[in-house]
Amino acid sequence: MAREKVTARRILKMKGERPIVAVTAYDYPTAWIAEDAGVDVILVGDSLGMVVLGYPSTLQVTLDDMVRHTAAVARAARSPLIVADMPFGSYESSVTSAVESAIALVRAGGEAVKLEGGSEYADRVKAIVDAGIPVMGHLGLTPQRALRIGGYRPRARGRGEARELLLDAESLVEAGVFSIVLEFVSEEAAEIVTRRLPVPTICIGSGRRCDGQILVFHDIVGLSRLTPPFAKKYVDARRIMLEALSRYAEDVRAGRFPSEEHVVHAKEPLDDLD
Ligand SMILES: Nc1nc(=O)c2c([nH]1)NC[C@@H]1CN(c3ccc(C(=O)N[C@@H](CCC(=O)O)C(=O)O)cc3)CN21
Ligand SMILES: CC(C)C(=O)C(=O)O
Ligand SMILES: [Mg+2]
Repeated sequence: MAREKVTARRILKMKGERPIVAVTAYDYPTAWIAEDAGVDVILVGDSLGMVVLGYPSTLQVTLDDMVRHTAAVARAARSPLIVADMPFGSYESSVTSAVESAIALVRAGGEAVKLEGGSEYADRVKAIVDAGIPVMGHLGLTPQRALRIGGYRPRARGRGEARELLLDAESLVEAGVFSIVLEFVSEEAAEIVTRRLPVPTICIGSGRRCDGQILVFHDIVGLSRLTPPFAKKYVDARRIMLEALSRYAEDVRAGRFPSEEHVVHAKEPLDDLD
């Protein structure tokens, strides 16, 4: 289906217009499916480290990993906005490192970048935006900070963290983000941030009062090993794939595969070579 190209400006304008649909994708086939499903945004998330590379957290993911996966997604997806996560270590040390990393992701095919953190990284956000690259913010549960904030627990359930969330969100807007991901924060805090901000909130595990939703592709289809409590599994693709692979193995062992339809025959007699 031919759809109109989604830009960062278009996402910004969707606030209050219609809900934004976002999903992660890490490779060519999953981006192709996301495109055909008509999603607005594909995030090449650093969750790929855990979901498709088997790492224990997102901290092991490198900029090279993100460049490679962003390029694969960009080759498949035409209409959705392609956002690339800035991995751990690619923006913390300096504003310059942040701009250089964002440029590498755009060269790979990203059309916007996302980075985790609030007012402490507002200078990075502003510099990347000044370089001409749209930036998506990411607040609440920030997995790259899991070591410091104590694991993958929900955030902003109390007044203190809710106020901090709002201040961080406002500082990101000031720095120029076109949208903000709110991960695993209370529905009440997410609603307040959503009402107070001029840019859309895209939520994961943060309730119903946001301008959009995002989930990890493999959680939706039942292909991830560690699934957060807030994800919804729409199909058990692991079961379907396991069944298919088991049948394949049985067929090979029983001599049922390949059969005549999967075979190519010689075009002249070869018996004399025998
Ligand atoms: N497959 C997948 N989906 C995701 O949404 C996702 C990832 N991986 N990896 C990166 C982060 C990590 N996320 C997660 C992962 C686990 C919980 C979770 O199980 N929370 C439990 C217990 C947490 C704990 O004790 O550490 C909870 O009830 O809060 C939450 C968010 C969300 N992100
Ligand atoms: C969960 C989303 C927002 C993310 O950052 C990722 O997939 O890496
Ligand atoms: Mg991420």
